[in-house]
Amino acid sequence: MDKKVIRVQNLVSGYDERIVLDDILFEVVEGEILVILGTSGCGKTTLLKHLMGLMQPYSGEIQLLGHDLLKADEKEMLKMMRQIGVLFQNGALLNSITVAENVAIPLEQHTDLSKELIEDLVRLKLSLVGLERAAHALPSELSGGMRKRAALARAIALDPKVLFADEPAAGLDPVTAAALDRLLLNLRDLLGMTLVVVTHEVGSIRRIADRILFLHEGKAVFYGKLSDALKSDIEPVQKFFNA
Ligand SMILES: Nc1ncnc2c1ncn2[C@@H]1O[C@H](COP(=O)(O)OP(=O)(O)OP(=O)(O)O)[C@@H](O)[C@H]1O
Repeated sequence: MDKKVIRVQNLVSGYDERIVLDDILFEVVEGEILVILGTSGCGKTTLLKHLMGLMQPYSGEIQLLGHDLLKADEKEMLKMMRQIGVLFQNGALLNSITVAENVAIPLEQHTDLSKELIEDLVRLKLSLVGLERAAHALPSELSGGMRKRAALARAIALDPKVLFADEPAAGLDPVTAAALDRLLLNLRDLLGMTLVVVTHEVGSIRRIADRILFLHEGKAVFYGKLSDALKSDIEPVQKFFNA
C-alpha cells in the first residue's frame, strides 16, 4: 500500500481575518513529486509554510511523516524538521564561505559526525548535483544554475525524506531549468525522496509532476495526476495549461 508522507485535511488559513486557503484537502505519497500550482497570489507559498510548520492555520489537520504537525511537542517537531529539506527561491547560500562549507552547515549543526566524515558527505552531495569541482568556490563565483545546485546539495545534506522547493527554477534559463528538473527527478528515482514543489513553469511541471494540486481563489480546484490535469475541463486548470 502507498505510504502517505503528508496528509492535509480541511485546512483553512489566512492572514489576520483574510482567508487565503479554504478547506484544502490532499495527500502526498512516499516517492512522488507533488506540484502545487495556481496563479500568482493564490496561496502556494502559504501552503508550503504550513507544511513546514511555519504557520498555524485557523483550522484543519496536517500529518507529516506520521506526526500530527499541529499538535506536535518540541521533540516531535525537531524529529520532523530533521527529516525535511528546504530549497528556497533565492538559494539562500551564505556568500562569505565556500560552497562546501555551505553544504557542511546542516551536518555540523545537526549531527555529531567527525570533520572527516562531514567532508566525505559534502563531497558526495556535491557530486550528486554535479558540483564536485566547485567545492572551494564562493557562491558569488558561480552561475545562477550552479548556485541553485549548491543550495540543493545543502538542502539534501541530511538525507531528508521530504524536500520542499519553492519556485526552484525561477530566474533560470530553460536549459539550466531542465537540468535542475533532472536532478529533482534523480532525488525521487535514485533516493526515493518525496518532493513538494511550488512552481508555475509549465515545462517543469510537465517534466517532474506526478500529481498536481491546483489552487484557485483559495480553493483546491484540482488534485490528481498530471495526465488528468492536462485533460481537465476545470476552467482555471485548462486555461493554465493552454496559456
Ligand atoms: N505575511 C503576509 N501578510 C499578509 N498577507 C500575506 C502575507 N503573505 C502572503 N500574503 C497574501 O496571501 C496571499 C497568498 O500569498 P502567497 O505568497 O501564499 O501566494 P503565492 O501563490 O505563493 O503567490 P506567488 O505565485 O506570487 O508567489 C496573497 O494575496 C498575499 O498578498
